[in-house]
Amino acid sequence: QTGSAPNHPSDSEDDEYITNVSIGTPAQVLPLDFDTGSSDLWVFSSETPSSSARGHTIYTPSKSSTSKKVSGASWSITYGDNSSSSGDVYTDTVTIGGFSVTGQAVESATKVSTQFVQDTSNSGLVGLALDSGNTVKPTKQKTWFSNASSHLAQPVFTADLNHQADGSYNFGFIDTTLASGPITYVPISTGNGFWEFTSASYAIGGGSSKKHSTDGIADTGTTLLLLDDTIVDAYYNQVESAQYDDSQEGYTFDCSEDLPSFSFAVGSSTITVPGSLINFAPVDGNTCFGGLQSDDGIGISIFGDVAIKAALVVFDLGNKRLGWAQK
Ligand SMILES: CCCC[C@H](NC(=O)[C@H](Cc1ccccc1)NC(=O)N1CCOCC1)C(=O)N[C@@H](CC1CCCCC1)C(O)(O)C(F)(F)C(=O)NC
Repeated sequence: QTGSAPNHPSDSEDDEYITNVSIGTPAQVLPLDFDTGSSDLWVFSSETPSSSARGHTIYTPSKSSTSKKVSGASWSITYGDNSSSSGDVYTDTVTIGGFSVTGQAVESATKVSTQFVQDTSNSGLVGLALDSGNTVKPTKQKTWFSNASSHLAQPVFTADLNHQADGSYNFGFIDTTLASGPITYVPISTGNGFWEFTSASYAIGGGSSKKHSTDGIADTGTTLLLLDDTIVDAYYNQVESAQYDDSQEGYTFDCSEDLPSFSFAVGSSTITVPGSLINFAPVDGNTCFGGLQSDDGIGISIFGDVAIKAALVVFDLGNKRLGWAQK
């Protein structure tokens, strides 16, 4: 068995990627942000204050004949960008790309932070990191993929994200036609509950590869590529008009400048992010904001959407490994 669901950018900047998910009986369809950086499936619901839920599609468990309340369960999560949400827990049937999981924990939001209220492009998240990161108490719940994996043809899923175009999340199979190059696999370390791997070197434009060990996560829920300052400074040193903009909290440059590509090692291969993907978004006039920024203060590097857009990424739970193929 397999599943295949399209995704699309939420806005003109590719800030996040949205996929429709069916929950309950009859199906209630919600636009959700698939996030390989967290492990909770949570939704705006009939329990979310209506002032907060305005503009969002909601899940109403009482309208679903297959919903069950998980008595005494609650959840609460704070994300890297300081957004947060919390609430109580139901189980229900959740279908993604034609593949149904029964008894899936659907975390209903009774509280959401301002960022979520304002971001009407999603009605919640599908966490696709490891089960250990789930926040439900007193009994941790499994992710949709974890529940699905034993029934899928293969315990894998792939992320295909594209700049200003549709992509896909495929479950249980790898469509190698989505890639232009071979898939290189690297082992993940599971201790932090992320799809965490180590990249041994990087290169800027056509330059020589520099040895630099990066411990990072493959994270569809983070917009940018966030790496160590030394790498980021070296990159923007090659961009004539670049400067660090305190107000924007990142490097900006003249939008008309041709940006060098950025390559990172995956095992014995490399993935190259074209400069066009690093010219992330205009901030004002003809000043643009970079898609490569510092991971300062996070404690880990994040290969977010800017990096994932350059590749087909294979999340292989069965073999505890990540695969990257150039697109
Ligand atoms: C500090 C480094 C991480 C920042 C990262 N957030 C982001 O990358 C948000 C995502 C977003 C897009 C549109 C509207 C609202 C939010 N984007 C963002 O901060 N920017 C600012 C820079 O310009 C680009 C957009 C994050 O918290 N990612 C979460 C998941 C997001 C949480 C907020 C809603 C969208 C999903 C994550 O799960 O991937 C995580 F791994 F970072 C995490 O916190 N795990 C626990």
